[in-house]
Amino acid sequence: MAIEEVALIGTGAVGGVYAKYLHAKYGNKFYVVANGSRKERILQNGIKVNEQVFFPQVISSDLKNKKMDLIIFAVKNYDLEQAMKDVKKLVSKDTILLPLLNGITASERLESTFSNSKTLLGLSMGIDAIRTTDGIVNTDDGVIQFGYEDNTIPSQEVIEVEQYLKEAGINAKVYPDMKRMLWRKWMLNVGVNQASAITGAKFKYFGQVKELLDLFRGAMLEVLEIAKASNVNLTMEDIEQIEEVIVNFTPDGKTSMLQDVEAKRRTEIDYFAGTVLEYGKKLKIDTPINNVLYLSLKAKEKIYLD
Ligand SMILES: NC(=O)C1=CN([C@@H]2O[C@H](COP(=O)(O)OP(=O)(O)OC[C@H]3O[C@@H](n4cnc5c(N)ncnc54)[C@H](OP(=O)(O)O)[C@@H]3O)[C@@H](O)[C@H]2O)C=CC1
Ligand SMILES: CC(C)(CO)C(=O)C(=O)O
Repeated sequence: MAIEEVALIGTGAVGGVYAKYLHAKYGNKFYVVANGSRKERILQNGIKVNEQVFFPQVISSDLKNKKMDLIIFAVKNYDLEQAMKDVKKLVSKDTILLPLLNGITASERLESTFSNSKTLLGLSMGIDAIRTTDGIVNTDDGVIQFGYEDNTIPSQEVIEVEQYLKEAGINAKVYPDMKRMLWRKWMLNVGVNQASAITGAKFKYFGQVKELLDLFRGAMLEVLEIAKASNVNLTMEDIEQIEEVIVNFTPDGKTSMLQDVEAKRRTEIDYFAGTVLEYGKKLKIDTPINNVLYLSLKAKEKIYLD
């Protein structure tokens, strides 16, 4: 089955960047899913990425008799339940579902809702997109890492998704052990997103402020213990590599969580420290740093959302 009709839900920082390439390459075979005022906004203003405005086709969730070959999810974790409802009519047993959400639970949640479809594990690594009031700005598109948990022998649909993304100019890579890569990115986010959100640090400060680096590392070390107890192959070397990536990241860039705190939006704390705490409790592993990050970021969020 060749991939032809594709939808993407969530055209914020990450989704907007990839929608730009997919719209440019696939035109009217590519759809953005949106309803109500979101739909009106996209139809009227388009999507702006690096000052370039484009107008993708927008499809509503009530459209009947239209099934997608591939659906890409780029909403925040707390919007995934609604996004799943919104794409329900576009999903058949042959539809491939590709989540790009941070955290380790999106694929499980998709799979339990669409148990007959083909749910992949996915993430976007290295992208430096920022959502401003005047559109999305980015200098690095990063790479979409994806596949099933085990891709030692990649399936036909994984090969097709890779071709589909690459033909649009999107960097995509399939890893043999994709569960490891998903947990690795989660460990990175638990460290850098939360440390940046609590301190207000742009990426450049991770290479300059020792206390910030200690906080970043401390939060990741707790994930490392949880990974070991869960038979996920992460090592100290991963932590060292992640630190090197972050200290060399776009200096004035900000994590998605820091962007959320600054814009007084809901954060993904429940899917970063929240998941760490859940696993820690289940596996009897102490997670004091994530506990403090959870309490302080949750309190901060509740206060500005009040
Ligand atoms: N920003 C980054 O640098 C990176 C983020 N990530 C991860 O990617 C995911 C997305 O993050 P990010 O792009 O930053 O998030 P944003 O908040 O920038 O974008 C999410 C978008 O989803 C839209 N949305 C929410 N619900 C629906 C729905 N039901 N139908 C249609 N659209 C919907 C929102 O619309 P509206 O604005 O109208 O609410 C918003 O435009 C997160 O899990 C994040 O952790 C991963 C790598 C890097
Ligand atoms: C890797 C990083 C930190 C930026 O791409 C990210 O995933 C985020 O900001 O959520």
